[in-house]
Amino acid sequence: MNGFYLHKIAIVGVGLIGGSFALALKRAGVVARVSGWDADRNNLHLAHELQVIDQLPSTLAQAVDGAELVMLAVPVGAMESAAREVIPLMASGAILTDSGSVKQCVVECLEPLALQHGVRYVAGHPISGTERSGASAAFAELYQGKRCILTPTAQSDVAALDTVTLAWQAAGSEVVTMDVLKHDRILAAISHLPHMIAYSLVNSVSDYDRYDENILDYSAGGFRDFTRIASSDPIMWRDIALTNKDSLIEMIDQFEEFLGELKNDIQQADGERLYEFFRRSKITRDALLKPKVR
Ligand SMILES: NC(=O)C1=CN([C@@H]2O[C@H](COP(=O)(O)OP(=O)(O)OC[C@H]3O[C@@H](n4cnc5c(N)ncnc54)[C@H](O)[C@@H]3O)[C@@H](O)[C@H]2O)C=CC1
Ligand SMILES: O=C(O)C(=O)Cc1ccc(O)cc1
Repeated sequence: MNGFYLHKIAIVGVGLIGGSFALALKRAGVVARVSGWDADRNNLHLAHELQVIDQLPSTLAQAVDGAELVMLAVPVGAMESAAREVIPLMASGAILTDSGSVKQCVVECLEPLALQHGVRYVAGHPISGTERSGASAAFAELYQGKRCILTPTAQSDVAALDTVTLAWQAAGSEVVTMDVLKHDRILAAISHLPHMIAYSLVNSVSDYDRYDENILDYSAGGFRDFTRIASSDPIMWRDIALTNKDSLIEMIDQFEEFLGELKNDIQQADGERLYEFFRRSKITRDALLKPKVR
């Protein structure tokens, strides 16, 4: 692919996202060697057994040594501590990227650290994932046909941005660039709010205690479809909620307004308004599912 080739990359946090990035680049034939590191030693071993990483290093320094590109794919709340350990071990001029679901807090913390050490940092966020975690959840096709958002700043190195772009394109994604604040607001609406609602829905239904039996046994396909993402990793979502607080609170307020409107229309038995509410939503959702002609 355009002569794009990396001799060594290192993945710190070899879970679903970091592991899938490694597998995708290997499958595309654009990387010679993948090393990795994980705070969970069992997961690191598993990543090696599953050939997600080629090398099983005994130290973080060994994992990072000689890597042209290091990907931090740890929960957002662990980005800073991971970066503090990783960056001083990287060669000057090497590229650091990350996959965090929230960008402002990660960029504010990682960019100055990277600049101090002559490391070229480009923040990223693949808009693809599943509710599963760990190395065993990783698969090479995860990023195929999906988008990846990069959030460069005025300080970002243009050549490093180019390299990270090429890596995500090799993984199968369309790369778009965006300002960090815009990113966090959009993701609060389209991803973080739905996760909060799915988690809340499961808790509110499972706490329903009018009958002495587990009503989840009566759930049909709709409940499963709606709540799949509530099986996502609680640490990951705790960190996202804490670090995208303002945008998320704004979206929760807006959601409460809509739910309040719905509740009111039900209370008032206002069939016309209810019909219009559902009709408008159905049109929007159906349009979303229609394949886009580009
Ligand atoms: N799961 C998803 O669908 C998506 C997740 N993301 C973001 O990507 C990042 C990774 O998410 P996943 O791969 O889903 O999580 P994961 O739980 O599958 O993998 C994260 C790995 O990081 C390790 N880890 C935690 N702290 C560490 C540290 N300080 N040093 C080294 N390793 C450490 C964990 O042991 C775990 O194996 C998160 O920031 C998440 O917000 C982004 C897009 C989609
Ligand atoms: O499983 C799903 O449908 C997701 O929504 C996955 C996901 C989770 C977090 C992200 O930052 C991006 C994608």
